[in-house]
Amino acid sequence: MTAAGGRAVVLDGKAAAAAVKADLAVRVAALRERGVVPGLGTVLVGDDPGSAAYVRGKHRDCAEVGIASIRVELPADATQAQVEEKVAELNADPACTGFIVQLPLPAGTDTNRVLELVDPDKDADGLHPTNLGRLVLRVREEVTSPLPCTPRGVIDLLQRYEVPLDGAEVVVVGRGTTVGRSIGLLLTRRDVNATVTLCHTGTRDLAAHLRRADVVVAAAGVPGIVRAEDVRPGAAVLDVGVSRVVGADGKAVLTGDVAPGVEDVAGWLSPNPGGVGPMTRALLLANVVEAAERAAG
Ligand SMILES: Nc1nc(=O)c2c([nH]1)NC[C@@H]1CN(c3ccc(C(=O)N[C@@H](CCC(=O)O)C(=O)O)cc3)C=[N+]21
Repeated sequence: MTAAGGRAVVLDGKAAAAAVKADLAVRVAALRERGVVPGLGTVLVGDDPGSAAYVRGKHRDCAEVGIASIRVELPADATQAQVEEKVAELNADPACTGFIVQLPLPAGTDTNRVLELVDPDKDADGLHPTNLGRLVLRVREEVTSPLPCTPRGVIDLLQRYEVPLDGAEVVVVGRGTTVGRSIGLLLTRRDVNATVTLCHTGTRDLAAHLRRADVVVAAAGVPGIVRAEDVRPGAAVLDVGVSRVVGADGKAVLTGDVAPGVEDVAGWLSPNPGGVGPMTRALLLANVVEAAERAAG
């Protein structure tokens, strides 16, 4: 599928996430037949309204596909030891087949120490050092460990819309933990076979890289960093960045990394919101279901 009339095909993350969830619902039903109920745990520390809303959304997603949810909450002044104890409890809880520690943790918490305590086999985010290491080590084999949700969502979306990836030049903008630093590990697997360039604040000529790209993954968190004049006509552009900016009316609005006008040049474009965000949420559920499938044998 390519764009008609110079406007990009919309990579509809909401529709794709619904399809992912429909598939998971079938697999959850099959597990339940065998007496296995997948369960997602969430650890929420503090009372940030944004984080609380995200966590509520994850529990709603779980209910949609038949996954049980286990909600753990701690006050903002919880100690490092209390947070670590909750992680240990979920590691030991057989009803929990996967869990996340909602980020960011309150200032003063050693986030990396907490995340490293998560049982890698229950790592629903797919960002545990052991799982990132497993990805590095398995270029050929099917990877059977949890995968990072947002990179997986990006690739799933591209494949669903049949955007060619074999041999494609993919330019990733941003070297953050959740996307930039890990997505290349998935894109360069032999079954995907893309060539990946990772651009960041030290990149000398970002525009020159973007102009050569067949696929742009914009994950810098810099509003408008990908401009229409830098996108090769027909390229696929995925807008992964999320920034809070003050709109014309003085209210905070969420905005992506892709500038207006890219939709007239690109062949495919993921909107933001409604693109990669819903896929991240759906693939979190996939990690939980797959962990339950592996545990059930
Ligand atoms: N341990 C951990 N894992 C995470 O995956 C994690 C986290 N902590 N902390 C916060 C960020 C943020 N994040 C989002 C995922 C989906 C949307 C999403 O679906 N957004 C909608 C719009 C907003 C909405 O409708 O809620 C969209 O793009 O269409 C947003 C944000 C996951 N995070």
